[in-house]
Amino acid sequence: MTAYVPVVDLSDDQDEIVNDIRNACTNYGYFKVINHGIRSDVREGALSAGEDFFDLSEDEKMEYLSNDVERPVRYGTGGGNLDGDVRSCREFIKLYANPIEDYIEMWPDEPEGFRRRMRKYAKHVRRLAMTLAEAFTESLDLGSSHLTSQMEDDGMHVITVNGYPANDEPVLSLSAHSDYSIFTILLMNNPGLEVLDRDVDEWMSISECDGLLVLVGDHLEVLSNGRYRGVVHRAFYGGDESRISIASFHSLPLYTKMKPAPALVAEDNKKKYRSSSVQDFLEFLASANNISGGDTYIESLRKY
Ligand SMILES: O=C(O)CCC(=O)C(=O)O
Ligand SMILES: [Fe+2]
Repeated sequence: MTAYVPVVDLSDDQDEIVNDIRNACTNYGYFKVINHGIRSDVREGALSAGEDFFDLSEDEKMEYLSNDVERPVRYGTGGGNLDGDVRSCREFIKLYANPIEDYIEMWPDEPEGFRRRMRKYAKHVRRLAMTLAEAFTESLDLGSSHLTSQMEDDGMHVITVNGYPANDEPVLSLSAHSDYSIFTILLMNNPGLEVLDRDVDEWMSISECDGLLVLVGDHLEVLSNGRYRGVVHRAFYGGDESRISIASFHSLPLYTKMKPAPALVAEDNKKKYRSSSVQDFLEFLASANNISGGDTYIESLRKY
């Protein structure tokens, strides 16, 4: 089934934007954003930079290979449930992107222009993220600076570039998860994303891939004390050409704890999540809690 995709138009007036975001987050957990100000040449530059990176030789990519989830730049493969050669399924490069001067020298300097193209997109997408962060907190009646005041200097911005090869048959290339971020801004060159409709417990495919999709992450679920839920999604891809997606994860600074907003807890009479930082998430990811069958990160935050 094809998913309905709510649209938020950033050229609308602020009240309308905030209302649309509230509706989209309450009912769906994702939306498409239009009139976001990121030009198509910047978006296409980033997608082609990703494609060119994955075209490098295995040896060149292996230089960045690491299982250490705390590495600011790392390459890896897998993410699906395929038996055997998971490399045929998904590869990724993760890049820390804020403050960008702290990390840019660690980013791959090959292929030619990779840094330049990705940096340009990173700068634009971070600006968009700050605009969205204001609207998210306004939509929760927390004011416009509740998040941005904390994200301003060293808010985490992690970019994951995913590469999915052409495949005759659609395969589960990235298994079901919600993102740990406050929210994620997703850019892609081909369809292949699916979102879980919790009401009917069915996977719905996002058929459009032009523009930018915004996903509610676990830390927005925490901040909102459960009013907004992190959207469960996966990549299920088959097609004639390779698929590139670029996920931009936006969060508080590494060690800053995200907690349910006190005003919302007071309304609910109950705090539903414990506080946690991105660093706590990374430790969760690296720990045995994360073995299959165990709690997901957000489930672990509901227990305290
Ligand atoms: O490739 C996609 O469309 C989804 C990527 C994703 O969910 C992620 O990187 O967290
Ligand atoms: Fe994701």
